[in-house]
Amino acid sequence: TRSTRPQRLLKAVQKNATRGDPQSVISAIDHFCRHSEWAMNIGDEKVVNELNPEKVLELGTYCGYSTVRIARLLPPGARLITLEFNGDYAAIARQVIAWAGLEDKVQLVEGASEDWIPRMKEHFGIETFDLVFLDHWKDRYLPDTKLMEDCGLLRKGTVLLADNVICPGVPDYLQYVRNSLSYKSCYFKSHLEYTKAEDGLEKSVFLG
Ligand SMILES: O=C(NC/C=C/[C@H]1O[C@@H](n2cnc3c(NCCO)ncnc32)[C@H](O)[C@@H]1O)c1cc(-c2ccc(F)cc2)cc(O)c1O
Ligand SMILES: [Mg+2]
Repeated sequence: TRSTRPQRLLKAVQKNATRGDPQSVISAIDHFCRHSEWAMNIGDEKVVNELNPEKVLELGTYCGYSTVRIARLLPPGARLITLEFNGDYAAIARQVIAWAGLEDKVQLVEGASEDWIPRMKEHFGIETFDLVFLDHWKDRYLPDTKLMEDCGLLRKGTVLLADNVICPGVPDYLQYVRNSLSYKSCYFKSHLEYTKAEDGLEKSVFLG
């Protein structure tokens, strides 16, 4: 049977990127998405870099592109937990993360965000996160944010970074973080990955 897009993306990484070099993995995926097949990776334009997080949570790994983008910048000792409930995607992402040489900084958990958010404390010993990157099903941003609040995983200053707030769009989440007194929210205008369509990131700081 025909290979899947994630499998072809992984092949492009193994063919064109240097083992242990995260930037070459990112460039290989960007090249694949620009010149071979578009894929829903956050892309090389939507970037927010002034954060220096120690504990990062990513919702929706897909092929691990944003995982590599974030993890390559983490200082020693910092760690990123990424949740992916599709076993095929998780298998591809593990290999992309390994190719980048970032296994020591990244913990990929195969499972659904709503099942694992309540277990962060007892299973990973995580009290609160410094940064949460939301990039999974768009109708799950809001329920998972409320779940993280209820589980006490957000502290004063925790940053929520949400992809695709324009395209495909997450209207209920945007309305919540922009009107809630518990968040200070701002929009980073950009483009949908590898296209000219408008998209952007919403950065929301939890005020406690
Ligand atoms: O749909 C988009 N992303 C979804 C990502 C899903 C990934 O996350 C995984 N996932 C989903 N829910 C959960 C979950 N928990 C919730 C369910 O239990 N727990 C764990 N993992 C989860 C999936 O298995 C996938 O790996 C998107 C689209 C466009 C787009 C724009 C314009 C177009 F024309 C076309 C497409 C651009 C983008 O940047 C996009 O991110
Ligand atoms: Mg996205």
